Amino acid sequence: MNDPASKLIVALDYPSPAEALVFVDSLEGACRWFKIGLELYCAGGYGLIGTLRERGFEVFLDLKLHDIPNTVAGAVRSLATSGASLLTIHAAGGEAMMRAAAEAATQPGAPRLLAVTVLTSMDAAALEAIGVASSPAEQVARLAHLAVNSGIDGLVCSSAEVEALRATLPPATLLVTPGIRPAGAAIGDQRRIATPSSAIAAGSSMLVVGRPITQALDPAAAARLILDEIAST
Ligand SMILES: O=c1ccn([C@@H]2O[C@H](COP(=O)(O)O)[C@@H](O)[C@H]2O)c(=O)[nH]1
Repeated sequence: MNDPASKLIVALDYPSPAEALVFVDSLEGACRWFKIGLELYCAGGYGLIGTLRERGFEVFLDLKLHDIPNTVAGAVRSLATSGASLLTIHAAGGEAMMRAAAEAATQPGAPRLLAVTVLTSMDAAALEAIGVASSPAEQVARLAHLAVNSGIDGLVCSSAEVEALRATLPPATLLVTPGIRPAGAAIGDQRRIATPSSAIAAGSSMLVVGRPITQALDPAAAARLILDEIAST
């Protein structure tokens, strides 16, 4: 994966498929991977998966499934023919849920599964408020090993945890990092952030970038700057 475009996933956090497609066209083919998250999926985004695939793009379906094992396995089976290449579940759903999801994802064409560890919008105080006394790094490591041992292909975590995970997880584990902010970009609701170059240097497999591109005055130029930063790291 030496092509920088294979390492950048642009988050399509838009209220309708039509608006998302206008934005995709504005990137002038600079990016290859797009993420459909909850906002767009709930606004009719399922059909957009096929549209993006027909245009030659790869789709990361970020639904963060989190329910009892039987329900999550059913959802994974329902999404197996969606055309998405990656799909998220929540590692906090536990081992039985992740094993059931991994088993459901063995059917042909199913997306690879990523387990979300600790949301990049959460810091130590936010974890403590939900009863988790561990630091984000400790909690990410705990959930990451549980996920990989449950047969999950990869993880969503912040760049800050990547180096430690790379030292202990199988090398093929996909480490996908949101919370990416180019130098000077607005942080917004993210808490565990990194620049594109530091995330790549730490060992991230793929970076997820939303607002620094979607809210830019010139989204294509913003995407190209990030791709250049990835390429030169
Ligand atoms: O821990 C996580 C998991 C998922 N996300 C998603 O990534 C993008 C980030 O968007 P920005 O605008 O670059 O902040 C967004 O779609 C989140 O749902 C995450 O940020 N952190």
